[in-house]
Amino acid sequence: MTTLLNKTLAAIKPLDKNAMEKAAARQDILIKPQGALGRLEEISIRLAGIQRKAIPVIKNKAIITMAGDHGVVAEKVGNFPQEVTPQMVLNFVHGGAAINVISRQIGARVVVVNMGVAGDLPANIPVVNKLVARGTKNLARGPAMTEAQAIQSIEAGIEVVNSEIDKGLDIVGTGDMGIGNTTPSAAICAVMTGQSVAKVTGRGTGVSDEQLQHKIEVIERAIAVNKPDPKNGIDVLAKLGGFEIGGIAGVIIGAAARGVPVVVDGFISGAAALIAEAIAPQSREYMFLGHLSVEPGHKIMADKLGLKPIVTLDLRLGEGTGAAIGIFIAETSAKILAEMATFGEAGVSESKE
Ligand SMILES: Cc1cc2ncn([C@H]3O[C@H](COP(=O)(O)O)[C@@H](O)[C@H]3O)c2cc1C
Ligand SMILES: O=C(O)c1cccnc1
Repeated sequence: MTTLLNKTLAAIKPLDKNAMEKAAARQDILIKPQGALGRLEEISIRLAGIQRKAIPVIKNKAIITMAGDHGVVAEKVGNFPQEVTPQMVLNFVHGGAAINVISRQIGARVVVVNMGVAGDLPANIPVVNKLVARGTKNLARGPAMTEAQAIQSIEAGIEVVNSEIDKGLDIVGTGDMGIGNTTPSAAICAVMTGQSVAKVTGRGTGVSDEQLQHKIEVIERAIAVNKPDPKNGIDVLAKLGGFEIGGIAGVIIGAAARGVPVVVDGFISGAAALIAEAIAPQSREYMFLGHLSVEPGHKIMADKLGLKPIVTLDLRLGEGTGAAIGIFIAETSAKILAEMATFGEAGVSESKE
């Protein structure tokens, strides 16, 4: 049986080494001391390998922000009510959220996806409907979703990114919205990195010391009840995940299969990236980490993925905000490679060594 997921996994290729060598060689003849643009050089070279072009092009940009609700809010793991999820979806549509502002600044479109919002959304709003169910089940008491729903959510993400790539897309950023979703993200992080729950769990939208202790206990219980297999991304997603987390994993896998660079956002997107990497190890080469979140588990995720965050701005918002800023830097790196003059062109004397 060739499912969309299997077909997509089979399409992920290693990066184009030849394009990367050409990009690296060009970086070395641009009018600057070799290596002087540091990680901008590194980013441009990997973009070349991903896009399979010696000089990568970043023009069409999108942030895909996936929304879903979480049954685990019944355990009181945060202080905001669940209605904030659909309320924020409306804000994304009206352009007033942080992700809208940053996306306008970098010239990216925002694609909002309903993966699993519990409440009602008005009909006829520009939201892509991929509803798997109206919120996950409470992971502290059993699996958050079925295995079939986990696969459905990943395949929905693949479909969304494919349709955006068909419209024209040179780079994509991931984003999330879902009250309670730092809880499943910390659970996924602990299981997949082997670190303790206490070490990877943070305050999300803001909880007291006492509430943080309770959140840790809820996550420990969720892992004990579900016993997910850390090597099996679909099992971890089904037992501990969220529909938006599965959707983001699908966006990452789908982008990798089509040779499109994907900038991963904060803690929730990081959990999705761990799942994507477990299912599709080669997808890692297509990922950039937009920023380093304040959530303590994010650095542990970054280390496990072997990714260095592009910026550190102490963000703890999600929505795709850190991914959008990462895209700005990635685009800058590609423009430098394309537009800077070489020593030969500019008539600047080269180093004598
Ligand atoms: C107004 C508002 C806007 C947001 N935008 C993103 N998040 C972020 O906070 C939530 C995760 O934190 P926790 O696990 O503590 O609920 C997610 O919805 C995430 O995207 C928001 C949260 C709020 C309240
Ligand atoms: O890092 C994130 O993405 C994050 C952190 C706190 C709350 N929401 C999102």
